[in-house]
Amino acid sequence: MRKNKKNNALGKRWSGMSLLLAVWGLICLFGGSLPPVKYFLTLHQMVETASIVVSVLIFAVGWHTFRMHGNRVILMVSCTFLGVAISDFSHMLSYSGMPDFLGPNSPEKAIGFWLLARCLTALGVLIIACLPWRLEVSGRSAAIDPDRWRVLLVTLCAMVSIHLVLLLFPEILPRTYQEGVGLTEFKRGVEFSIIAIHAASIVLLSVRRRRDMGLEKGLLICSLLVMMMGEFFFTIYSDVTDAYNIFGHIYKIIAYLVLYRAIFVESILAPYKFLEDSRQHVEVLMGALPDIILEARLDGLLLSAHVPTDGKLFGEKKPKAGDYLQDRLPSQAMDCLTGAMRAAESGGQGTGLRFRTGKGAEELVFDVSASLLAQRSDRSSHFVILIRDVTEQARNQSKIEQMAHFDALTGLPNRTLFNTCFDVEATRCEKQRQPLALIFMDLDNFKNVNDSLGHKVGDALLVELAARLEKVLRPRDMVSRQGGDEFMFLLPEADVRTAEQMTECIKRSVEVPIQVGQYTLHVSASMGICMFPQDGRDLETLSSHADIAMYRAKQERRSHYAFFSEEMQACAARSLLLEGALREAVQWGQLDVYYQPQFDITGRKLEGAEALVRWRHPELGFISPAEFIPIAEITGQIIKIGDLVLRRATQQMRHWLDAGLPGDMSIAVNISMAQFRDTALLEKIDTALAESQLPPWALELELTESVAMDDPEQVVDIVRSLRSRGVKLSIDDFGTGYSSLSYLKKLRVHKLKIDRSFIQAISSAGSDRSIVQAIIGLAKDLDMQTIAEGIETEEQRQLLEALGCDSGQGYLFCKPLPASEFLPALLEFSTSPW
Ligand SMILES: Nc1nc2c(ncn2[C@@H]2O[C@H](COP(=O)(O)O[C@H]3[C@@H](O)[C@H](n4cnc5c(=O)[nH]c(N)nc54)O[C@@H]3COP(=O)(O)O)[C@@H](O)[C@H]2O)c(=O)[nH]1
Repeated sequence: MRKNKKNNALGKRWSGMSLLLAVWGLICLFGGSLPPVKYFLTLHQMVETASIVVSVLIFAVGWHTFRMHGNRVILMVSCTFLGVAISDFSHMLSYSGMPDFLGPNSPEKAIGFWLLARCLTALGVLIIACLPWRLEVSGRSAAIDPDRWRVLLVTLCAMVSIHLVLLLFPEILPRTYQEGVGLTEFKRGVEFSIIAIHAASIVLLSVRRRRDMGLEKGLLICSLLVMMMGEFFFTIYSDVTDAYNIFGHIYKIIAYLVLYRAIFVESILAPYKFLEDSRQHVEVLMGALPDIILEARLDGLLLSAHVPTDGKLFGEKKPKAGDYLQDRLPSQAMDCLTGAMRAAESGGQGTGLRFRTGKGAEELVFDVSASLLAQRSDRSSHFVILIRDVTEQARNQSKIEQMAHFDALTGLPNRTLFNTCFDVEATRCEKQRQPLALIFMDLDNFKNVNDSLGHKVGDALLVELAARLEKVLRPRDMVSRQGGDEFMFLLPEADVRTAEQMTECIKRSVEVPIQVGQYTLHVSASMGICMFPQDGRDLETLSSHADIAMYRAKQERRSHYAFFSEEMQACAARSLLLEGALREAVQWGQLDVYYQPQFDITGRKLEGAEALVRWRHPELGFISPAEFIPIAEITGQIIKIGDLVLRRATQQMRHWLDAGLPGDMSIAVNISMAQFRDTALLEKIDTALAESQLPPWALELELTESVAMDDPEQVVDIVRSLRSRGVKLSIDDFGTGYSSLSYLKKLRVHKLKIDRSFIQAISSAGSDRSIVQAIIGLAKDLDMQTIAEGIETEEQRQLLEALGCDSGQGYLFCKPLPASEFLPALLEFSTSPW
């Protein structure tokens, strides 16, 4: 489209030029034969007046727009054309036939001013061709204003001076015209020089790039060509009133009009074009802007509005100028906009304001900023208000905050938020002299759920549990998931009694069976409680104390919670010490294995021995397995310890068999829960038996009742594998756990080992004796052997014999001994009186 327009303009320009050239040619050929022009003076004055008007226009436009463009070249050219206008005016007034102008008029006088005007024109155009001419709108200041007055003054002074010279000393100029003869060589020479200058200007213009000039270069060249044609007529006329002269004037006025169009119409249009371009630019920009932009007054009157098509704030009906914002916006939005406008009014900028509309998922969030556009004393100051839809951003922000402060799985507050709330509540409770309790809760055997039913079931259990725990809380309480199956409760204003009551509520809520898909899960938890400030002033201390108390609760298993005490901390510290020392003991071989013989219940026949690990620390002295085995179980070191005992015991047994101890004797080795879960257990047993070349029936594995009953299906499988190898199995500490009789039958173990606690009280005819009797009866029914551990007195032995117990072990017979003392002790024992 633009290209078409340009082509059209070019076409017109070249046809105009061709026409002028053709006419010029014709005039050159036949102008001499044309008669003198009638009313020449009138015609001349009209053409000159038009030419003067164009020159004045050129001056006026350039001079007045100087403040805008600040281009001194334009200013110089403009003032040059003022000189041209003045000179042409003087030329017009000096023409023969006109009233005398400052002295008698004559062709010589008129030609003098004429040549001055033409020279100035040539100079002006040369300046344009040589110097930069950029037409750009810029915010020039009034500081350059004096420049234009200075240039104007210089121009006027120069013109006055030249006029004085031409008027007072006309002889200074060589003759230009002789009546009846025509033009002198001087005059022709000057005209040809002017033509040469124009030609030079054309060459200069042709080599300049349009971009550097910022003007219609083609039009300028056309104007110069027409000027040259016109000047040519002024070299050939013989009479000042002939056709050449008048055509020369006509070509001159055409050339001036083209020049005016080329330079100054462009310079007038340029700012408008620029403005139009800017307007279109702004329009495109606004169209692409996702923000709402309003121009409004403080009283809410809307002056203009840009609302993007998908803008949700105003709904379907877009606001328009003349609307009042309060009629179109919810009150909170209007308050926000007014606030931004007020801030802008006092400080020039109102930013950082935000409002929300709608509820829940429909909620929209907008940021508002306002700038003062025009300050008025009344309420009619204008403001530009930018309203940005930040709903998505706000949602993301709140998601990030949610993620930073809440547990992703359960939605409960996380550790970070809990810590912050603790600080607030602890400070408040301390100020108000109120107590505060912290409960640390850990689910019992949660790992089993994950391992056996999968993490999805485990996750669903945690989610359900979290929902229940929240329901138990009082308004100010908080529960947070600390990770895994650990939860922490913050109970502000809770004393010991309230904390205990809350613990009971939590316990009850946890123990209600949870249905996850086809599974009904029975969950229990262990809790440790500590009080602020007596058990610690900071969260770190309190958490670690609650953790210690929780472990105690887990170990004791009697109740599901424990309050923190100093004694627990001492225990925990010792556990920590032992944990490190035990690691070194395993590494440096500080562990030893003792053996305690097992006899038939009469004590006459040696049936076997139990391998028991012993640890004598170089500094801490003898440490009981009752103390370090639980630590080894928690830390996983029990696997290495168990492997060591198994290897040593089987090799020792081989040694004793080789030394002549009874061939049906067996060695009993304790197997802990972690060992039982060790997938390499069977392989390790095979290796131990193979390395010691011990027959499988000479090895008996002792499982505690809790291990045996922990995961019935898995235990049955392993027990079956062991039985198929010929390895014996016994259930240790029998009577302390909760054995299912049908399951016991299914297990088909070799022996039940009656727990020491029942043997200790067997002498007094109480419930313990009945329990022992019941265990012996049960074993007989299930075709199992019984062995009593911890027999310390002859009375206990006799009672057990009377009840039908098969075997026994205890200090009455022999204490656990190092391997080196075992055989000598047996020899001594066989000679003892009982
Ligand atoms: N997994 C493993 N557990 C082991 C291993 N070695 C020991 N243990 C377990 O540590 C607990 C404490 O054991 P220990 O201090 O060795 O006590 C044993 C005997 O010394 C003790 N005993 C034996 N006769 C008597 C007695 O007449 N009176 C009395 N007060 N104590 C006596 O009983 C413990 C034997 O217990 P048990 O294994 O239940 O038969 C203990 O639970 C051990 O199991 C190991 O290598 N691995």
